[in-house]
Amino acid sequence: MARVLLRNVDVTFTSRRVKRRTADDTEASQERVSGGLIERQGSTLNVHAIRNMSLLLKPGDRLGVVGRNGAGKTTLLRTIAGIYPPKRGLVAVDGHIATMFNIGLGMNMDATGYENIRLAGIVAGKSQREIDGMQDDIIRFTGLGDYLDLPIRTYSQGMAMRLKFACATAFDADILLFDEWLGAGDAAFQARAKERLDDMVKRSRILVLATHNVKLMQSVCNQAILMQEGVITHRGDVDEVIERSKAVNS
Ligand SMILES: Nc1ncnc2c1ncn2[C@@H]1O[C@H](COP(=O)(O)OP(=O)(O)OP(=O)(O)O)[C@@H](O)[C@H]1O
Repeated sequence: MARVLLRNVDVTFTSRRVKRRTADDTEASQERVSGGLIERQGSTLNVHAIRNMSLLLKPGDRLGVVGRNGAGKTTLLRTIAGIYPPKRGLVAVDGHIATMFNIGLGMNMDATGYENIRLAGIVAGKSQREIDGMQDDIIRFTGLGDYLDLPIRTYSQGMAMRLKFACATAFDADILLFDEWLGAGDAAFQARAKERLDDMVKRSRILVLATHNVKLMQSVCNQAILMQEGVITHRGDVDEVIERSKAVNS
């Protein structure tokens, strides 16, 4: 059974050897409107990106993650994916995860498009046979043709996005983690991508989608959380959470 469980999770980023600032500077930085909670300890800066977070997701949950810049949305998704280890607390995930994060992540920029398709299949735990079975579908969906013979560092952002999206949605997964995935790509691709995503969401068990695109969230998610400085301040239905976030931001 698919499940995502976070219990009292803290994720902190530490930067050392930062320059001391004047008292005036410190006051100014407290007026910032975005970013996680920041704490200065001598020459060390700690950003508390996720703080004491508890969250349980069960099959059927399609969670939208709402919050202003730096609220901790990306950090949350990457923590669920196992990319960031928690400083404290428990992260337990049952089920196979598919991610759609920023373009470079999980792709080898020096390898060709074809090689990256195979790599994506291996990372998804698929057998050679399963990868062979999916390859034509992925190739067709990307529309990249002969470009698939070139290293992906030569692709435009939109081209890399097509490949990444096609791979991320090719293999069924129990848990989908999507972070601002529809930003790149032309209008025609976005329409096809939306169709493919809907299809995949129907087959998966849990979805977590972080996006500033309200329409997308309303059409895909059945609930949402509002994050502020690394904390979930509200969980409810999508429209309600979006309204709350507007009130907080105004
Ligand atoms: N690798 C990192 N090193 C140091 N600090 C980081 C790192 N990643 C994120 N942070 C900090 O953690 C906080 C949360 O960042 P995160 O990217 O999770 O926010 P977000 O809600 O996804 O923002 P946005 O809407 O702008 O994408 C921010 O204050 C950010 O500066």
